[in-house]
Amino acid sequence: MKIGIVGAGSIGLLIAGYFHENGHTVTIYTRSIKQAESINRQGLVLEKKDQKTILNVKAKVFEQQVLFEDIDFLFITVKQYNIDDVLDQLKGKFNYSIVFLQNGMSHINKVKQLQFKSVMLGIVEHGAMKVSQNHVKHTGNGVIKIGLLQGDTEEINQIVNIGYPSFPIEYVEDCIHILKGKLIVNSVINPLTAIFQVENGDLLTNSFFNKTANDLFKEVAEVLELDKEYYWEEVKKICERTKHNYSSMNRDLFYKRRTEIDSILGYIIECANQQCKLVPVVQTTYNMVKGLEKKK
Ligand SMILES: NC(=O)C1=CN([C@@H]2O[C@H](COP(=O)(O)OP(=O)(O)OC[C@H]3O[C@@H](n4cnc5c(N)ncnc54)[C@H](OP(=O)(O)O)[C@@H]3O)[C@@H](O)[C@H]2O)C=CC1
Ligand SMILES: CC(C)(CO)C(=O)C(=O)O
Repeated sequence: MKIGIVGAGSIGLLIAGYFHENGHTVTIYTRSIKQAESINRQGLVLEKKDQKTILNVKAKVFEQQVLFEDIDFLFITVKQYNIDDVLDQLKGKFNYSIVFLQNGMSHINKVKQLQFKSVMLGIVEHGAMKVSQNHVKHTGNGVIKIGLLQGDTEEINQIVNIGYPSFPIEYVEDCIHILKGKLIVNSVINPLTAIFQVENGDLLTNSFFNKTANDLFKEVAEVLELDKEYYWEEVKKICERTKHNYSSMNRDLFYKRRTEIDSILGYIIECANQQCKLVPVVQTTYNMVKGLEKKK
């Protein structure tokens, strides 16, 4: 299949590498000319465990005209706060499908306006880290789960076939439910590990952090209307599985980068306001991350 990927960061480079390895024709669309040149000149380095493979993946700068190229699927792997810039370019009617792979949920209403063969939403359960412009490290194995938001149901089989046993793509019936499940995990683990500057596992072993995590969790679960018992176990399971990892928000604050807090807890606050629910712990946690983002 012919696959385009907008956003050559950790996830974009990771899926570009694996899809290319599986025989698909991949073009990765970068923001900068420098990055496209680096990938075209030196290849894409995909690092798994201790093995590095150099792949001949094509790269181009992302601009509106690339959307009219021969594509079967276009993946969008920019961060939530760059979604609007990309959506500005996606005006028109396209006879192929688009897949959004973001944490958070604030993109859902925005992508409903798009006119593609189908619009799909997914979550990534892998860990990936961009090492340099053309080098990505696969830091944690997982699955990509994708569901149909709107459009042609025939595209479901095609999307599953892009994956393969060592890099599976799973189809899910209810993409909103799966995004909510990921959102509750990111709502608790990411901001708290970022504020406390601790590893994910510390939310389990430090009883004060654990109590704070549970207070935050309860408010988020109430807003998302998710089963509290089941999802608290999920949060704990992920803290345990990734106990020695720093969350992405922890790293963003550590390196003084912008975080995705607006599309995570900001989105929860918006939903709570619509439902007339009070969420003081969510609001305080959100304020702390926003404040730390501003700290020089
Ligand atoms: N990394 C991970 O392990 C995981 C990430 N996720 C989620 O996946 C999403 C992507 O994350 P991640 O890959 O880590 O993020 P990165 O910041 O590594 O990558 C985002 C990329 O998008 C590019 N970009 C931004 N705006 C544009 C634009 N207008 N046109 C073209 N390219 C653009 C950036 O370019 P530039 O570098 O030039 O700024 C950057 O290369 C996030 O929602 C994240 O939460 C989910 C699970 C795991
Ligand atoms: C699951 C978790 C919390 C793992 O660190 C994550 O998705 C992130 O860091 O963004």
